[in-house]
Amino acid sequence: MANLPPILLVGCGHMGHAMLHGWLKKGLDPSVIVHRHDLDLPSPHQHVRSIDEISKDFHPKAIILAMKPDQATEIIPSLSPWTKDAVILSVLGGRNLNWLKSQFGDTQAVIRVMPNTPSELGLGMTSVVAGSTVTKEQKQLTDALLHAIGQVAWLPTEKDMDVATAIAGSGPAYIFLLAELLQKVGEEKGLSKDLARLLARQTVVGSAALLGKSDKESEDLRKAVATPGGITEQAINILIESKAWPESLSKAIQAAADRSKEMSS
Ligand SMILES: NC(=O)C1=CN([C@@H]2O[C@H](COP(=O)(O)OP(=O)(O)OC[C@H]3O[C@@H](n4cnc5c(N)ncnc54)[C@H](OP(=O)(O)O)[C@@H]3O)[C@@H](O)[C@H]2O)C=CC1
Ligand SMILES: O=C(O)[C@@H]1CCC=N1
Repeated sequence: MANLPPILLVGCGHMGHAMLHGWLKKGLDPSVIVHRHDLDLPSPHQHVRSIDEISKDFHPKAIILAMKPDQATEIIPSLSPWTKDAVILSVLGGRNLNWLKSQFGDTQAVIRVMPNTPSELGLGMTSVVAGSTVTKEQKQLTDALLHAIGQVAWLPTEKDMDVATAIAGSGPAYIFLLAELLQKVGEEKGLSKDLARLLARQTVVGSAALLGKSDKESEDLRKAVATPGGITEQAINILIESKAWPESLSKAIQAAADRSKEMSS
């Protein structure tokens, strides 16, 4: 299989590192990673600590912005030597296409991408929306890069990005919180820490793997556990009450989506 195209990755924190890890596993043409800290990077890829150290002879096909949103304004102007033939993939939460245009200029090809951290295992979920100057080839290249780290959803409209971010970009945090809370309750109910941790984690891991492999709807998988009149049903009846999970999850997603929108304006 052909390698993925050469990239310039700027910022290699939680999200940048997760994507890089996924890409390295698939095979990447010689790329440059800008990271201010130590980085264990296999040859022939190059790790530089500052943008000043990137060779002007390097021609990335894609430049990935993976710093914090408020760190981006300072960095973007210094990327101009490499932007001409590249598509910008912005991972920045809550920075919309208009904002990206205002930073890079009207003609620059820019794509807003919202991945999540399971990308590290090739199990990511990335929502994507492209600016008007992006070519068909650049869309294909982006699609190939993102499919290498998981599933890809091209959004019908940029307006969907706030909710997509709140569900999938932020989503792993909710699942990890569930594991955290299952462990905490187990401990509160008298299990040892180690036992509660094992039961909670492996249940989340196994359930996610089963969901990933199954053709069934998540509702059907849930019903297959909750025997009518049995044990699980008692818990589900409490959680599924409109005032419980349905309402609090809806409020939580709305709060995250509102913040994404607010950061864009
Ligand atoms: N974390 C997640 O699950 C997701 C995050 N995102 C988005 O990804 C982006 C990054 O988030 P996250 O990875 O969590 O944040 P991190 O703080 O973990 O990563 C940001 C990285 O950018 C680096 N950086 C900042 N300025 C420079 C610079 N001038 N040169 C080189 N590196 C620089 C930081 O270095 P230093 O530590 O030295 O400041 C840090 O390593 C955000 O915009 C966020 O909205 C999107 C989807 C999911
Ligand atoms: O919380 C954040 O702002 C980023 C965007 C989605 C996940 N992390």
